[in-house]
Amino acid sequence: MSAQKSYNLQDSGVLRFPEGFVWGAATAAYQIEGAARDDGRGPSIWDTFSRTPGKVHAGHTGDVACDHYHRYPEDVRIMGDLGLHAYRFSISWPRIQPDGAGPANPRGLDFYDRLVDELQGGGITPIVTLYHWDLPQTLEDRGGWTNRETAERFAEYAAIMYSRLGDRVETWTTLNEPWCSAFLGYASGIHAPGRTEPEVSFAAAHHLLLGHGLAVQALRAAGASQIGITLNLAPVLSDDAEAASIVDGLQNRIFLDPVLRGEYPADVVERAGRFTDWSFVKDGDLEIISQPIDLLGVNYYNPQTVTGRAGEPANPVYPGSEGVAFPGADAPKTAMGWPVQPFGLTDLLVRLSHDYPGTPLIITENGAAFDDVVEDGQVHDVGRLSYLDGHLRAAHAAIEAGVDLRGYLVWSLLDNFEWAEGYRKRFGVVHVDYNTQRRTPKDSALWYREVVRRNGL
Ligand SMILES: OC[C@H]1NNC[C@@H](O)[C@@H]1O
Repeated sequence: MSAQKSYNLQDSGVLRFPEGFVWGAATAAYQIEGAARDDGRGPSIWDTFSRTPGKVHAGHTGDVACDHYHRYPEDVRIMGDLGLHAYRFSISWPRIQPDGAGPANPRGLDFYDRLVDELQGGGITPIVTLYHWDLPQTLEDRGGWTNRETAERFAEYAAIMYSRLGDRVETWTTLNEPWCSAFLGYASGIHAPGRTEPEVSFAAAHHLLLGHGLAVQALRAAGASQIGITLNLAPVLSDDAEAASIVDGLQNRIFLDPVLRGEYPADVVERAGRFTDWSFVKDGDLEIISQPIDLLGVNYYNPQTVTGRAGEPANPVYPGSEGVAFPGADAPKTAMGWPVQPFGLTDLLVRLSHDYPGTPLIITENGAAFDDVVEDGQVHDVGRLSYLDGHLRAAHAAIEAGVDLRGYLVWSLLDNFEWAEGYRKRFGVVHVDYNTQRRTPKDSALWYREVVRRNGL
């Protein structure tokens, strides 16, 4: 990955996005739905993990969250008030198949039926994520993503969902951020299922990708036309090309290459060799994984800044990254401690269009956590508004550079359960008072409404 570039970001005047550019917002089931035991929903690994002492801030769980399961009509109305074109949401697999297999739970299906109909009634295009981390616990009890059979169960679940919603949902993404599922869930253990076994995390990554490929086959066979995957990608900034390449491989190329080129990068295979012999890769797997897709979802928050340092132990979230240090970036930070570096988005999008040409891109997540305060019924979230403005300018610079970028979905519509951080980190453009479930559009939402209306800044 190149060192820091400076793009000629226009710093004033109105920037128009292409005609038909899709403006929306994104959420995920476990983070907003609540109703964890309602209508036959089974336990997921996040129900288990959030109840494990010390894993989630203050023991927060997704039991209630934003109560979106019951309040979705109000939330769809808010989307309409903001003029959103599209809404990206995930389906809770354990709501559909409480044990991760077998016949679908009709009341679980009914909820997503109602939600899709509500969206359609509001003129809002649904964009479905089939898996956003809430694996049915029963499947984890059998090894979870380290078990190849989970990939097959995932494809069966995908087919169930298409058969119910395929007449109204055109855009399907299989996985959200398989890097997090594999390396936060099975290597570092900071996410569910909380396993600290780097030696099995590469198998988990492979089976997630196999599940993606099998699901693409199932969706395509059923008639789906717009299928993709969402990856959390980060440009790597470094004064050391070797260190940059190591992290770029472990974060980006380990997923981009199998999905878009049908092969694992040789340097990643070699570096992971200290953990695994890769025997979990069976003949034909990579052909399945690299099934053609119609769009690539890109989740971008910030670059990774690294440097080479002899003797540095591997970062737990990057097994195989021995000799690489993560000094942090000299830049303003969000409430997550993540650097605000919009140029990284331009850099990433331009790189993707050069290195992986031919697949349209959509920003499926971009946003920031800041500590918000409600004052007289308003939230003056200047930091978030500035973050979004900078990143939209960066996205526009990428389009100007020739990138085929189809849309932007802000993370997130609502404040919600931010995984190990619980509810203390707020990413929403709409504030949620968790005591009253009152929604309050923040200044950033009102600004975003104007961006959508003008199709530009
Ligand atoms: O950390 C912010 C977001 N990142 N991508 C996945 C989402 O579930 C997170 O809330």
